[in-house]
Amino acid sequence: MLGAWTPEQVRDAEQRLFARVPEPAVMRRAAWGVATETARLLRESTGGVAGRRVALLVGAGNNGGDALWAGAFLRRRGIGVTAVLLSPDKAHSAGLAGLRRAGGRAVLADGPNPDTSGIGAEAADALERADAVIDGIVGLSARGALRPVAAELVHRVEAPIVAVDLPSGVDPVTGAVDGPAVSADLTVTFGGLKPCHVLGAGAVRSGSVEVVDIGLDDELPEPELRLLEAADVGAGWPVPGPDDDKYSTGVVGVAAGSATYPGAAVLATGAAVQATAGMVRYAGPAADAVRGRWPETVATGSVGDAGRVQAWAVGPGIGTGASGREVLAHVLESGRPVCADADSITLLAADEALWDSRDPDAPLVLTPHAGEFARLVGAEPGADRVAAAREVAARFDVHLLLKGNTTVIAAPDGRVLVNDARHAWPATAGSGDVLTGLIGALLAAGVDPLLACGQAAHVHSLAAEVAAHGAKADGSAAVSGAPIGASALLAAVPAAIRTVRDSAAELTRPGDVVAPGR
Ligand SMILES: NC(=O)C1=CN([C@@H]2O[C@H](COP(=O)(O)OP(=O)(O)OC[C@H]3O[C@@H](n4cnc5c(N)ncnc54)[C@H](OP(=O)(O)O)[C@@H]3O)[C@@H](O)[C@H]2O)[C@@H](O)CC1
Ligand SMILES: [K+]
Repeated sequence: MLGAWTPEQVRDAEQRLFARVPEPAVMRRAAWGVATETARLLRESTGGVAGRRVALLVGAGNNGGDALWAGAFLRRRGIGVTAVLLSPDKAHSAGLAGLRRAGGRAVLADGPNPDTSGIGAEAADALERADAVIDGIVGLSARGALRPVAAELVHRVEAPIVAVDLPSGVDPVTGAVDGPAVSADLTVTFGGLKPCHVLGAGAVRSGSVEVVDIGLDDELPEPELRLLEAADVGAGWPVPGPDDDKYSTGVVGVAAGSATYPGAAVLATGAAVQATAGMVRYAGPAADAVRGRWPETVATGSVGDAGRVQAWAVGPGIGTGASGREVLAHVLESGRPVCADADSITLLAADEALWDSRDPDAPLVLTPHAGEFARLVGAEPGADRVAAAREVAARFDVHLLLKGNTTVIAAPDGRVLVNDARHAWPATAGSGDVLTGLIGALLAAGVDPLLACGQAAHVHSLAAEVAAHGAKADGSAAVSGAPIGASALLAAVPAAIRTVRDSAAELTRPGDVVAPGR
């Protein structure tokens, strides 16, 4: 499992580290990492290192200091380095001296001979000729979008960009972008990921992210966010053991769909059928359609007749009228873990008394998109989706899975898991019904609700990716994806589960431990 730490957590840890290791030594270690990764990128993109040109965009703080020191190290490898200074009076003086000693040069961003956009001729020339650009404009102390001169410089860059710590212009805490910002090919960060590397626009603009060890590990507290990797998801996925039967692996109840709209029922039930080996009971007016598509399901007409289940998945397509309310109330009273989606959320938002039906000891998962979230609490989540999800999870004592390109999952005790899909293939009608079925099945199998949501979100986005990429007409693997419907996503769920389970198995193969470098 990966972690991500806030700037505040990193700064506190940094102060503890400085008690043992002098600050300049830490900065040089960070800069060494930036230089190493930049040289690697140059080798990959140009076929060599010596004789190439690198431009540094240098802001007012230590982020610029890192860039200047990285430039000094690159200069010693035979690379031509020009620093473009955005705030010459505040540029990191030791870094600047180090660059000059190594034979690098520094020019002003806005002169001499500025063009109509205010960019100096030397700065413009350095950017035009660069084989790679290092973004040291701003790091952990960033506030808001890029300022005009920085924005104009970044706009002109055509070479690959290596961001120091984070892409400038991205909010370090939320990953939000509300104006010009760097889009990096590679981000080199220090000690651990920051939230902006995994949330929203920041995740996309970070490009690939390399974490450089600067000795901070021992000083970092519990991370603000956690991310499940494929191997974590695979390791915890419930599969039947030798002593299991259809009951012991969890019986999930699905209350979804209507006679007029059976699709939600078929999708949610199908997801539950494919997620685990346990039994799936369907309860609702779409029983015939469900039986027809998933004959292994035990289908009945109402939740009252459903029989015993270990967890419920409820909501998609049940409607927001009296019958939907009755279904939801029954499920909430059952004392079983519940994943409530779609119409369930609308019902809960509109009717405070429904909350009273809930068994307070049974975990409740809500899976709103931004609109349903607004219905629930009166306002959309805003830029800080982690804070919003955490607050609502605590307020309602629920596990809240906030849908979006980055899925944020908050437990009532404040723990947060993030699933950064980095693609939007699941954004299709009916896709949420599949997610609900997956979560319900994992809850029935006894998986902790936070983990169940994280596992389901991961497999759901992977299944969408698998389905979208499929194969080309000639049967070969496709690099580009094609739009998919929820049925295709659902059909790819077993492949996604096999993939994450293989990731877990690879990690535990004894040969991997004793064969370094493989
Ligand atoms: N933590 C660690 O372990 C280590 C950290 N290290 C490094 O230190 C970095 C943090 O450095 P830092 O604190 O000096 O601030 P930093 O981010 O460079 O900002 C500087 C100034 O920029 C300005 N500014 C603000 N917003 C802006 C905007 N949108 N667009 C343009 N400018 C903007 C604002 O100044 P102002 O112009 O407002 O006076 C602000 O004060 C960190 O990211 C990492 O790279 C490593 O060296 C080693 C170990
Ligand atoms: K930066």
